[in-house]
Amino acid sequence: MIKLNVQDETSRLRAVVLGIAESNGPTPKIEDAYDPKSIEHIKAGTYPSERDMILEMDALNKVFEKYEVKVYRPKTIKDYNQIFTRDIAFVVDDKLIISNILPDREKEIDAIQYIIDQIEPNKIIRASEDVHFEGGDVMLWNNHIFIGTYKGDDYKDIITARTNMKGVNFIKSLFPNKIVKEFDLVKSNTNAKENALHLDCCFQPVGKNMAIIHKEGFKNETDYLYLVNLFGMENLFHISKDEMYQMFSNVFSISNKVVVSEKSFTRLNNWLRKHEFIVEEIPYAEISKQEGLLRCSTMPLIRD
Ligand SMILES: NC(=[NH2+])NCCC[C@H](N)C(=O)O
Repeated sequence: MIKLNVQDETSRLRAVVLGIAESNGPTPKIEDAYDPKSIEHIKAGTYPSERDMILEMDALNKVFEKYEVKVYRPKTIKDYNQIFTRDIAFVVDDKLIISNILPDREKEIDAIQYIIDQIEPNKIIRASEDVHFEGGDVMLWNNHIFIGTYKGDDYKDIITARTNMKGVNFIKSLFPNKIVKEFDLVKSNTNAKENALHLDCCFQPVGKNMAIIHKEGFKNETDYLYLVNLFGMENLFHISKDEMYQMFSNVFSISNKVVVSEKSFTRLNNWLRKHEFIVEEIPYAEISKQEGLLRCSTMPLIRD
């Protein structure tokens, strides 16, 4: 049996599900892609190869080995994208909440059934079909649950909007003792630089009291100011539109001292080191072409 425990984003990691790039399938058709950055690379002929993405995920796996983190991998589904495990389910405290994700990605959940089977059934939570959320939009911080959402009336036409207000309220109802704060995110189906696909694409805490943030990813300045107020301006690392596009906010914490980051994120990695983090730099730029990075490809099961 796996004894789940995740209270935040940065406590020492002990067990994690890491996505896989094996049998990712051929380059998708434009009409089958579900984020603008993938579409951009399909058009340009630069969509990442399976081989390159496998190498990148192996590099992340090696870091987990170094820190003696127990790693679970999804079972392989033929020709199916299974890189971004983060979105398909997530752990809050000792519960596994299974997401209602974009229908294009639904099969990904079958591939982790063998892991779900090792969890006490009364700790597993599912929501009804009209309740939408993906793990990339959900983040834990002290007594808070932060949730990225999209409140526009055109929600159903926005393929990059994955968490609705029903999703926010559902999570709120599960954790009456936590402060659930939702953020209306900026979305674009067509321009990746104007698209905060998930909350972790424009914001993420690191360490005990710091965070990476892209101000313009928040539709309302008051939401951005809420975070400024909570963390303190001096503890925030602000990233530009271009850095959001490169996925700077999507690094991944192994502890409140150790952060895995992309090797080309020089400005961020220097800032982290200046604040006494150990930065484990790995190549992940090919995977970033699908508008996801390190946080997106991991699903923590146990942290201290
Ligand atoms: N947690 C995340 N930010 N996940 C990124 C997922 C990217 C994937 N291309 C999608 O559109 O679903």
